[in-house]
Amino acid sequence: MTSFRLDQTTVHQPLLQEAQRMQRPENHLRRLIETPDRLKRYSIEGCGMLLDYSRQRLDDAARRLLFTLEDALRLRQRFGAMCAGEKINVTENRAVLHTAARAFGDDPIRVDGRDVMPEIRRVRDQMKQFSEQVRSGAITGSTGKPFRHVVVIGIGGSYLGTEFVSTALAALSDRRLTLHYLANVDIHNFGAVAAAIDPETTLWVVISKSYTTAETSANTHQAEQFMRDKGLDPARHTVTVTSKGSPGDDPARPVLQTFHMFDFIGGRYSVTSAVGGVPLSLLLGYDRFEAFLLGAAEMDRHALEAPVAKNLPLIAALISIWNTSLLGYGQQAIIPYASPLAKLAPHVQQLNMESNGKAADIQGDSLEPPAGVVIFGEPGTNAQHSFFQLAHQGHPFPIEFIGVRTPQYTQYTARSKGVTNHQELWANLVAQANALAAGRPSEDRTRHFEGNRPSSTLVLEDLQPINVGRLLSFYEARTVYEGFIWGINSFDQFGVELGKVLADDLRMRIARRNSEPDYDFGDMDDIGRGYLRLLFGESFRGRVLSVKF
Ligand SMILES: O=P(O)(O)OC[C@H]1O[C@](O)(CO)[C@@H](O)[C@@H]1O
Repeated sequence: MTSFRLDQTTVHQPLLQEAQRMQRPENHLRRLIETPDRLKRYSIEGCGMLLDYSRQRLDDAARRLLFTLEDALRLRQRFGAMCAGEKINVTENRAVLHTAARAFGDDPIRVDGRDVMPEIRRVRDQMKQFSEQVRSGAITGSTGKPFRHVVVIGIGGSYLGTEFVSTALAALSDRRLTLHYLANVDIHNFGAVAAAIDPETTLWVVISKSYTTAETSANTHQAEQFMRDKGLDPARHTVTVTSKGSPGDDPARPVLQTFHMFDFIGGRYSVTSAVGGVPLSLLLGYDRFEAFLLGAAEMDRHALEAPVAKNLPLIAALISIWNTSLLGYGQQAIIPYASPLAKLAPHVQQLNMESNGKAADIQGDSLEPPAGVVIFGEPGTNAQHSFFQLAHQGHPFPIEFIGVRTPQYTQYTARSKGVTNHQELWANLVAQANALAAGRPSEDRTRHFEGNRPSSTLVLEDLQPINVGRLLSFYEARTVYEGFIWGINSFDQFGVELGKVLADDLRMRIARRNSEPDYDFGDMDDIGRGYLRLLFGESFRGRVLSVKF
């Protein structure tokens, strides 16, 4: 019987038994990594990347059973349906077509019978033309000066993916334009940006699918006031990236240009759409953005076509489910031994946790335990000097290491202790995964290393756009496959609504106090009242505080 969720397949109970079997001492990773050809048999190359999962708590029997989930849950078939435009986001009645944003073939991709590719190609052409005109100085600000700064105003998926990619590819920028991010509504964020830019040569890119997000609206108003105070015309310094017909696509609110994003691409999957395309083509030139798209497209094809035993994102998803739902780890870390990938974990936090942090399956039935896993991460070797004490001796969590074989900045090469900095980095990358797996027993409990702590290592050749595109699509596909296995809808996000509704009520009360100084929040709940009184300089008990906040 085919099913749509892990715990309803006939494989689930046998997998739980395999997980129990892997707890036995003879199956400690220290033993597993000593089996013949372990690295060769538990690693796979594809799409210009190497996935080494030799330090995962799997032996041949457990792996064989885990891989049967692909067929039992029709995983690649469902991935193909997604790429073909099937409306798999059932709660919002939408297709999920982030893969179409980087499709370059002539094949139509239809939603409700209409081919979406012409519109996608039109936006790509618009980005190419606009970025060339800005970078060449053909388009200038309202005082005739060419743009030198770009400020992205956006939050969540409207900037996190772009920040990951712009940080990864920063070395390729010709420094013609400097990219800044204004995401948080915190005025400190705006103040830092205002101090870093020259208003006359600054282009503001307002990115919001809905154009109703409170933080982005507040920051946009702040920026427009800032420009007017400088005698600049906001219409000559602003572009918008938004859904067709949203408030940001209103001819009555003139801007330099508007770039459309589509309802079938969710924010956390949108970096290959105009959300990433506008800032990245301005920063790097359109050709490099296109190379990034081609890398993502190649990994999309691999994720769909490669058989499970050779499918990097599908194997990574199966391992993630094995670690989370069968071995019971509640967290995962992404540790890239490459500083340019410093913003990968923050992007994957939204991508994966906003997609899969769900307690209901795709049919609306309860999922117990809920799906999803806590994801965090920092670059190595920094993480070794931050939280690796816990990684080695505290509560265990699986790690996904990332290595880059050929670094940027090779012009700076010195040797210390006989090795270059990059070789030193690699020595630590390899050592950490080995230490976590093998451990080192000791009679002295303070110096005892239990080991048996699983990790995978993903190796990229370099940080050229094509490989960053492949990496982006790898994590998107891994997230999608995990959601398919849990049987959830990875493409809605109702969990973010309640906080926004409560904030709406508080915002209304603060606005009332701003216009009615005598309003004392007396009609509020005790805790809310205490905080709003504190905000206005009163103690919890209504006395005016000596220290003003
Ligand atoms: O692009 P918008 O509509 O401003 O939304 C920004 C972000 O807010 C969310 O809707 C909720 O966090 C994200 O999914 C989205 O990326």
